[in-house]
Amino acid sequence: MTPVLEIDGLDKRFGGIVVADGIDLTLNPGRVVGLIGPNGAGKTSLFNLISGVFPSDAGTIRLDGQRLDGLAMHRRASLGLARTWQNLRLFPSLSVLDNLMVGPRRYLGDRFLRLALDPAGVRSQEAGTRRRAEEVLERTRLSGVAATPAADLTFGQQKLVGVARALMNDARCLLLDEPMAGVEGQAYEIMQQVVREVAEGGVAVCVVEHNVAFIRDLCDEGVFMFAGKVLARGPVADLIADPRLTELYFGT
Ligand SMILES: Nc1ncnc2c1ncn2[C@@H]1O[C@H](COP(=O)(O)OP(=O)(O)OP(=O)(O)O)[C@@H](O)[C@H]1O
Repeated sequence: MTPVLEIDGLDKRFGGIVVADGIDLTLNPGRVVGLIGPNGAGKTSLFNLISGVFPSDAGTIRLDGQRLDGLAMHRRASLGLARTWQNLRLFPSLSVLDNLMVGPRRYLGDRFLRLALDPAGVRSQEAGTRRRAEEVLERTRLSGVAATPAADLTFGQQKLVGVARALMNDARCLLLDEPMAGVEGQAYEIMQQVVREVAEGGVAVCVVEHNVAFIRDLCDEGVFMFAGKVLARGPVADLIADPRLTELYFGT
């Protein structure tokens, strides 16, 4: 299987703190990989390195064979990389639909210029974005709250909006940062179904999550990180059962 995402020898340090130490990792289409490890292991930092929040010191990141490292965040996104954030970054007073339509898109000035030069083109593009948003809301079971301000949703629904925003990008690789933290009840089930369906569509998915039950139920494989290193990769049940890893996780 040709990997969607290929990371080789990724290093990053902040002063004396090593957040990535020779990380090699591949993510394959249609597979959900759970990234686990104790607080401070470097899981979110790895997502930040992949998505371009900060640059790596060494190593390469490829998406469908194309180098991502060195590119700005929006370029990585346009090549097919999508992610969610631990703090949701929603616009609380905007409707759910508008939250999806306000993407990491063009600058306002650019829009005005294009509106002046090609008004029909801009309108047709916006109609396309709306259709896409409506389709994504259906996939994430949020159509019923499309007109509701994001602030009025339950926390679980807000988390789903975070995922829906990421899905607006026609991603080849989706990184989910703690999608289940604080999520209960129906939203929990829906989140699981949505992530599974995204993977079934051929996307390579990677999930950082402390909820081990969610990782076990959802993921095809687990990757255990500690101190910026990938220590193990394999079936989640095996990682959870490994006393060496359990000790590192719980520090017991
Ligand atoms: N921008 C930064 N500047 C300095 N140190 C940073 C920065 N980003 C992360 N770190 C440090 O890198 C280490 C790894 O943090 P990271 O958030 O990646 O861990 P994590 O495995 O995601 O933890 P958690 O499960 O608690 O979210 C921590 O010691 C953190 O303080």
